[in-house]
Amino acid sequence: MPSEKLEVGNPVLRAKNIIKHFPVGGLKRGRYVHATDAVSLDLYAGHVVALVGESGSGKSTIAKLLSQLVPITSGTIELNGQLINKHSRRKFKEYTNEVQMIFQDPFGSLNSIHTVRYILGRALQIHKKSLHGAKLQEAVIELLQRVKLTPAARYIDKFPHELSGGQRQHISIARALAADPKVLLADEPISMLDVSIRLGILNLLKDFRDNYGIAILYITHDVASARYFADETLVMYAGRIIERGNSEMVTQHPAHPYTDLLVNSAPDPDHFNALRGEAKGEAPSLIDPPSGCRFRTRCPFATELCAAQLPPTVKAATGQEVACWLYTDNPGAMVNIGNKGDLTTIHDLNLPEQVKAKLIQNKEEK
Ligand SMILES: Nc1ncnc2c1ncn2[C@@H]1O[C@H](COP(=O)(O)OP(=O)(O)OP(=O)(O)O)[C@@H](O)[C@H]1O
Repeated sequence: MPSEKLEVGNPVLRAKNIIKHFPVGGLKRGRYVHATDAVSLDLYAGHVVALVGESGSGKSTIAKLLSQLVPITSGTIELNGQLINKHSRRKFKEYTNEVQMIFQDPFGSLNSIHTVRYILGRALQIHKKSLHGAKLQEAVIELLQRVKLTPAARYIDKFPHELSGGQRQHISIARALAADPKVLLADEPISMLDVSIRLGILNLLKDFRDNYGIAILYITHDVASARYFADETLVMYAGRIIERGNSEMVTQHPAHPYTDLLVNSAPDPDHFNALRGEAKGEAPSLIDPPSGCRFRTRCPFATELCAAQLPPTVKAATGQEVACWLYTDNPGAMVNIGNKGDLTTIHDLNLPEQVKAKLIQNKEEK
């Protein structure tokens, strides 16, 4: 669900119901990892969408599908309104000109035997074949200036191992910009960097959003950075989007019980059980995912309905779209919770405030 700001204009990149099932142990076995199921998202010029969730929830798979590094099982991807699922090598190249990826590991993603001059010069030539000689050198210097590695002369003849992690990530970003893309897919671009330089990378990306109108997908474990950087935040759990909306609302007034746990366990989303004792167990197997809501095996408020049926996506009072039975008026979603005790106990529950308010209202009406 795009926030109000995002509804302006058409999306540059649109994914509709994309599914990726990876075969396990060979196609003949007929078993699959359900890495992403029915994920839809829109990326708009000059906006950042964050995709947050625990490890293994399917975030990187989304980036790989959108960059066409892996083929989708089903669903559609549109770039500038054009379907791009089946295409030729030439079309693929056109696509990569417009949709570039930035990877997590600036150490592994740059070839260590080449200098910055070669790495950026090569990237420029791939996308703009006519650039040679002095013009190419000028373009390399301009790229270094765009990513704030100045004076350019200090960096241009360095090898990757002579640069810090942060400087290497600046070079990776410059290489992505060489194509003059409309979309950047940034998969955990700061998680391997020293905390002191993370903000610098996010501010650099913000600059591209604001001054060049680039649409950015920002994949992260870190809810706080999503709040800082992204206009819209999507929360992924076990291959599905379970909440989406304005970043401020999602991170400050989470609607889905899973988002609530994720936000309250920051900065270590993979260990939220320790902090929020009621959500037990591990993330479910994606080979044989739970029926209905995939979070219901850990959700302290799951009812039979959550196991029987996939929850519909509905709008919470704070504006987010949330896939949770608690937000519907289906009586089956409320029965167990309603029996959990009096109003004081409801206040103590580890539930989003708006769900508590609804429970209290239900109790008072009885
Ligand atoms: N090529 C593959 N073959 C089989 N399973 C895969 C493949 N790639 C990813 N998976 C599985 O798909 C699921 C989603 O993985 P993915 O890497 O997208 O999650 P993630 O949220 O990005 O995790 P992380 O934050 O750790 O990178 C995981 O269960 C993973 O093991």
